[in-house]
Amino acid sequence: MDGGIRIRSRETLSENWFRLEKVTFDQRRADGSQQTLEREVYHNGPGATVLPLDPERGTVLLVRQLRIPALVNGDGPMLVEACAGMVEEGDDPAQTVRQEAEQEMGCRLHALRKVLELYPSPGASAEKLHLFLARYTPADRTGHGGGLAGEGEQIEVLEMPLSQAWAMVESGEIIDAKTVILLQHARLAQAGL
Ligand SMILES: Nc1nc2c(ncn2[C@@H]2O[C@H](COP(=O)(O)OP(=O)(O)O[C@H]3O[C@H](CO)[C@@H](O)[C@H](O)[C@@H]3O)[C@@H](O)[C@H]2O)c(=O)[nH]1
Ligand SMILES: [Mg+2]
Repeated sequence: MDGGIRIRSRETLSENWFRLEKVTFDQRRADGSQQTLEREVYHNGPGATVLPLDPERGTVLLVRQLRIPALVNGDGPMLVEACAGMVEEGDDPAQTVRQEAEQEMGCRLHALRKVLELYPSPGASAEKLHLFLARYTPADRTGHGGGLAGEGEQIEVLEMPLSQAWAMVESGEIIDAKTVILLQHARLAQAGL
């Protein structure tokens, strides 16, 4: 028993792009009774994301891309987000965001700084997300970005003042959690908090 929990079995229900697992476990309740429960876990992670900020001009870089989960929910199909990518096995999240920033935004990063690690959706997803802030200047924008066409990516790069990005959060145009959190962090950092 680990914290009153004992795993009975773990079964893979589906393994196509990501793996969906069913975990059956015993839970000991506060009153000493025991119950057997099942929970499904989607292994769509880990991931890493970065918000590059140019402190001289007060601008940030974001990406706009197709997100089918938002589409099937009746939002989207395009979401404005911080650049992000899956951390491949054996990779370091900092290395992942440097690669993704080149691939998706054509941008080199400086002063990369980890701000948080979090679970965006712990009730259903095992994804752990590593969040970074970074600095860039116009001279660091050496490529077009766009992502990997062979994998279907068509990523548009957006540069705007941090104040405008925050206005898009308030208007509901930016609805991606990691992006809202990073923009809030950037605002706090700008305010010296
Ligand atoms: N064939 C196939 N390809 C997929 C599928 N799901 C994603 N892909 C492709 O896999 C690639 C993933 O690109 P990344 O840049 O590595 O990841 P991401 O989609 O930006 O995801 C990041 O952000 C997500 C949302 O916040 C995070 O959930 C994720 O962990 C990661 O950080 C993209 O080319 C995408 O089209 C799928 O079900 N089938
Ligand atoms: Mg990506």
